[in-house]
This record gives sequence, C-alpha cells and structure tokens, in this order.
Amino acid sequence: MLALGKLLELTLTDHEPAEKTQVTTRGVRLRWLGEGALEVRPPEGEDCGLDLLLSAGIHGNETAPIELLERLLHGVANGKIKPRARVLFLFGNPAAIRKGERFIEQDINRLFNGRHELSSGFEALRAAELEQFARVFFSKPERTRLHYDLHTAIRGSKIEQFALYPYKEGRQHSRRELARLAAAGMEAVLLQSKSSITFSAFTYEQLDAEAFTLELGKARPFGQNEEVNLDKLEARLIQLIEDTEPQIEQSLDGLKLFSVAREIIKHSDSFRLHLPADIENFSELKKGDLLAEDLAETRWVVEEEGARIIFPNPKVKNGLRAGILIVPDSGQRLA
Ligand SMILES: O=C(O)CCC(=O)N[C@@H](CCC(=O)O)C(=O)O
Ligand SMILES: [Zn+2]
Repeated sequence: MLALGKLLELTLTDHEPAEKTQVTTRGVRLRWLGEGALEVRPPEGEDCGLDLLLSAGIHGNETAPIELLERLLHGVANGKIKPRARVLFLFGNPAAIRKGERFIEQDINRLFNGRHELSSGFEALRAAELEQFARVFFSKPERTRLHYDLHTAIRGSKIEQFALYPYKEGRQHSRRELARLAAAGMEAVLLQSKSSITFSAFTYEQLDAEAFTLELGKARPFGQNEEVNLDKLEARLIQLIEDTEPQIEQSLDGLKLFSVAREIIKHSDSFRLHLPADIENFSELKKGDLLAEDLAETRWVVEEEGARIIFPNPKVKNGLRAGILIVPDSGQRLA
C-alpha cells in the first residue's frame, strides 16, 4: 500500500512523510497537507464534482470514527475504493489522539468560528489550521460541498447513532440530506437553532457546505469498538466517494427529529447538575424537574413537553455548554 495511505500511523508516530504526493496505479492522487491531513483527488476526467470532507479525532479518545477513516483511506490507497469525489481526510487533534484523551488543554470543538482567535495554546492553533485546510478544500466554485465530522459520545445513549445539523440564519435544513443520513444509519437528527463554535458549524456557516456532526456510539479506546456498528455509514461513504450512491428516498420515515429547546451553560464552579451520573443521552425529563443550578440562584427547570437531555457534562469549563435540552420536531421547516 502507498505510504500516504497510512495517515493514522504517520499521525500516531508524529512522522512527516518524505514524499508528500503519491499516485495510485489507478491514477488517484494522495497529497499530505500537514499533520493528520490528506487530500485525495480522483483521476483526471473522472471527478464527479463532489468535495467531501471527512474528519474524526477532533476529540482524541473517540477512536471508532478514526478507525473508520483509516479503513476508507486504506481502501483508496490499495485501489479497492475508486474515488470519483475529491476527499479531504482530517484527524482533528493528533496530540490528543496520541494520548487517547478528549483534549489536552482545551476542547478543540469549542474553538471554531472565531473562538480560536480569542484563545491561545496549540489547540487554538490547530483549530485555526483545521479551518484553513477546510477553507482551501472548499474553495473551488460550483462543486457540491459536504462535511461529516465523526464523533462518539462520552456516555451511553437511548439513540445510538444520530446527527447534529448546524444552523445559519436564512438557510433551511435540507430534507434530502436528512434522507441521506437515514440511509447511512442515523436514527435521529438534532436541528440546531443558533450559530455554534464547532467544526461542522464552521464549514456550514462560513464555507457553505452541508455539514453535520455525527455521533456514532460510545467512545472507547482503539481496538475496542466491536459494539459500534458503522457498516451502513461506511457503505454510504464509499458510495459517495465512488459516486455510486443510489437515488436518495425523500421519505424520512423512521428518522426521529429533534430541535434544541435550550442549551444549559455552566457559568461558574457552583454549577450543579441534578441528573444521575450514568444518565443516557436522549433520556426523557419530567416537566417541573430541577435540572441544574448555578450562581446567583440561577435554576434550570424543565418546562418543555417531551424534553430530553443530551451531552450532560458538569465538568466542562465555565462558559461552555453543560448539556442540551431537546424536544421533538415536526420537520415542518425543512427545505
Ligand atoms: O458525549 C458528549 O458529551 C459529547 C460528545 C461530543 O463530542 N459531541 C460533540 C457535538 C458537537 C456538536 O454540537 O455539533 C461535541 O460536544 O463537541
Ligand atoms: Zn466528540
């Protein structure tokens, strides 16, 4: 296999390849752009017009998606996958991946859309670099831009695989993209209702890509991901890369839609979350329940019918999201 196909190995060992560009026997060009970043270009004349950004390891301990990208890259490098799309593979936080930790100093996925400029340290620099990789990749006009940022969650979930769809004022969420996600095995989609500071929010809001964070199961170390079944997603990604995707059904049957009711922001060290430590994502909450408390008698009480919680985490830094309160969505505002 071509050396550049081993991007994960290069990243884990912190090696810069001697040869930055390699071409497969089928004429597919692999170009190493920097640490954890590799561009794949189809042979001249076979390009289908799709620019597909696949990122994983934005959180270093979320290994199942990293292993998935590695399998795809190996397939491209050994000729089993025949790309007709341009693809950018990104491993988000190499230092954290090497340590098997979510982050080293700060969560990269809170440093996009301008936030890295207000911060310092290598994760802020890396967020700026990831933005630049994405900006250059998505700079070609009149092409279809699609970004999947692949994650796994800290805790178990009543709904194992789901997507978060970023928000931009004046832009509608696409029913067609949701149908594609359903075909890729996603059981639910959370429609965001305000701008955000995550990687997928950056590519959606600033680079005009269709972009999603995909949550694919529970985070576990490398080699221990048997319980995370990515078969459907992997098959769909290969179809996208090879331009062999079947006609997308418009029906969203079976796909659960949610929207954000409120984000719970931790303001101080006095923040207390009144949920069991082992509560699963998508657990239902009762109206009237006290969810959290913070300084100055701030109280978060459940007021919404059908409310559920995702990503509850009282350990985040002050000023960051400590959970999202979600409610069912009818899908009426989809384009
Ligand atoms: O399990 C958790 O609490 C967090 C899992 C995770 O990393 N989720 C992403 C979601 C990004 C988004 O809102 O689009 C994150 O928190 O960065
Ligand atoms: Zn993550």
